[in-house]
Amino acid sequence: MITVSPQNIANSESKIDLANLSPEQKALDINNLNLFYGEKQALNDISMAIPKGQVTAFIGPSGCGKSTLLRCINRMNDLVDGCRIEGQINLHGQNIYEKHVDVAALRRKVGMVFQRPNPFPKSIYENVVYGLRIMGENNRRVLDEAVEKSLKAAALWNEVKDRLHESALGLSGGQQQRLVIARAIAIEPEVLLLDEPTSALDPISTLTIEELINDLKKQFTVVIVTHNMQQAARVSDQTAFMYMGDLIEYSDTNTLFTTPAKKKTEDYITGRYG
Ligand SMILES: Nc1ncnc2c1ncn2[C@@H]1O[C@H](COP(=O)(O)OP(=O)(O)OP(=O)(O)O)[C@@H](O)[C@H]1O
Repeated sequence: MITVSPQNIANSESKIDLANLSPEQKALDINNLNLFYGEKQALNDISMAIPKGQVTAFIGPSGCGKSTLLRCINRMNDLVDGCRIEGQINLHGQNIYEKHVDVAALRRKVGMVFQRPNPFPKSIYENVVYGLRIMGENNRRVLDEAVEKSLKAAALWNEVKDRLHESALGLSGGQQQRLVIARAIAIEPEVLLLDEPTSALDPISTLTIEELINDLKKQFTVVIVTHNMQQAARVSDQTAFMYMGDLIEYSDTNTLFTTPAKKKTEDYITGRYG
């Protein structure tokens, strides 16, 4: 069985009822979501509510649909040819798949960080303010403040404050991933999607990012895809286990890893497959 961190055991004492969240508690409400890549169905009738200000992890074997589901939350799958989506995802009560939704505005509310750090070939400073500049912000004082605040929130400020105008490409992989997180949070999204954010990092950088995730949920709703069950147990408040496009089980992290309700979940977390 997976060891669940004391932090999450503490969280489980004030367990929230995932099946009966109030509208105020919900950041995202996914209803009967089906996704097809051409003829192939990759998500089967997924329904789940994701609570505000918490960390929710998606786990499951390779190809089960974790990243696909994550990418639905900021409509990244719209960019995939032949991809068709049915159902609804409500972000704070509004269906993001309605026709009139401005997808660029949606992606400002729902930021995303990918597996491999992808800083732009610009200075550390310009990476952080990139989104703000696109939104038309050019006031130096506002940008300076945003850089300091975002880099502090991403636990990178102390390491880079004396070289803000040097290239971001000179940072280590772990620093680059924190920079990308700073870039994502500089525009103050409501939700932060992390798609295997530590899979390209060494163990020390991984730990730093995991600690950071714990801090980020004070300001944002965090949804993370991870291959690493120990990581899900360490960082998340609730965990969704997926298998072949189905959501098999979704509960608070402590329950899922210690007393799973479904045999498939138990087989997966005890390493019988995956
Ligand atoms: N762009 C795409 N076009 C066609 N099929 C796709 C596409 N992206 C994913 N798929 C398929 O959809 C299914 C789910 O893939 P997805 O990447 O969401 O799984 P995953 O659980 O995130 O896997 P992994 O852990 O290996 O990243 C897989 O069968 C995959 O081959």
